[in-house]
Amino acid sequence: MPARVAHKYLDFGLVEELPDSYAWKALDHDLPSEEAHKPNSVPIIDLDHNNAIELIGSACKTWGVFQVVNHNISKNLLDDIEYEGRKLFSLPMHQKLKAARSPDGPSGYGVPSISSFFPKLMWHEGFTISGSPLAHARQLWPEDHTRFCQTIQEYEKEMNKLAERIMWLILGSLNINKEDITWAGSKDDQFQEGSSAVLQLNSYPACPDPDRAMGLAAHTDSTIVTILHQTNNTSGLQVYREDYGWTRVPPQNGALVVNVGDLLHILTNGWCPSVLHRAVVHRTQHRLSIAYLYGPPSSARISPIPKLVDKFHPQLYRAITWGEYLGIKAKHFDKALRSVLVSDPTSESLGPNDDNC
Ligand SMILES: O=C(O)CCC(=O)C(=O)O
Ligand SMILES: [Fe+2]
Repeated sequence: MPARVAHKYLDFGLVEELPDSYAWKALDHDLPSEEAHKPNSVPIIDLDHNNAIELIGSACKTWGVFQVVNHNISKNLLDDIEYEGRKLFSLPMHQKLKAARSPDGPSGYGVPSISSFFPKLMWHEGFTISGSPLAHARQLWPEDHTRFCQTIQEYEKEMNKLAERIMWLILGSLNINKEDITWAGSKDDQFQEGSSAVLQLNSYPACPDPDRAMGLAAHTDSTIVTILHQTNNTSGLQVYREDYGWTRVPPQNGALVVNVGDLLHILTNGWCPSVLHRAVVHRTQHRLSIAYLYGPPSSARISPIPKLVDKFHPQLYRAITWGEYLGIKAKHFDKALRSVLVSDPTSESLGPNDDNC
């Protein structure tokens, strides 16, 4: 049966052969071999460990990514969010499209927002939740959306606590505490609104030609940290390290992945690299991942923490809000961080009117 393309949406379940528009060239050259024995792999950190702060600090500086166990997110909640995600993506395409993300809108069903930077399409469908999920949930399930909304709300509440805890563990490893960041101290009236976040449900359907398809192309997250739940122990996430190349992040029962995002990189004046990562797909398994994208209050201006700036470590980045950074990322993508450098000799081509990226 021919694939049905509704607007730019592919009904993946109807496709028997990888369409040319989804075939990425020479992707397999980059894939790490299963047998490759790396001297090290992405650290798994027990949050109850006495040395959790040091272990996290070291993982952030060397990898920009780690997994956490003993994180206090219940298995029930992880199972519930997976159930709701699968329920959503298994709806018929015409139903999912009722909640389609509008071209510049922050929420809804659609293709990855980074798609416009790549010549080929990704084997991926996503659902983004920014603010209340109610309006879209009503469109998807006019009769019964209560459980979906309650699960999202509960998951966001628990993830918010965990993300904040992890952020302070990371900053604690650099001797940074609440007095050092105005927007993070709850005493400051100006930032009463608290941190902001987006929940991203990622679906990677089974793919007839996984070696030539790309689930989600290489990117860094525009967050402070991202907490990723790789559901059902299905692998797919790969991270890049200069000295190792691409490395798998094997799902570990009950563990959650933490990515350092670009804003933490800015905040730590470059100490913690934001991790480049991507997702690959499977021939028979439908993979679902859930990313909690954690950022600062929307009015907070993020800049390198003064304690991390001295004459040997000059301030690398200028102050910027999360919204401003997202705008820059949407325009410059992988050159976004470079374009907020305080002084960058190569940034001429990234002037405000440059639309090349
Ligand atoms: O599905 C994955 O493993 C990665 C998802 C991701 O990178 C994202 O949602 O930003
Ligand atoms: Fe990501």
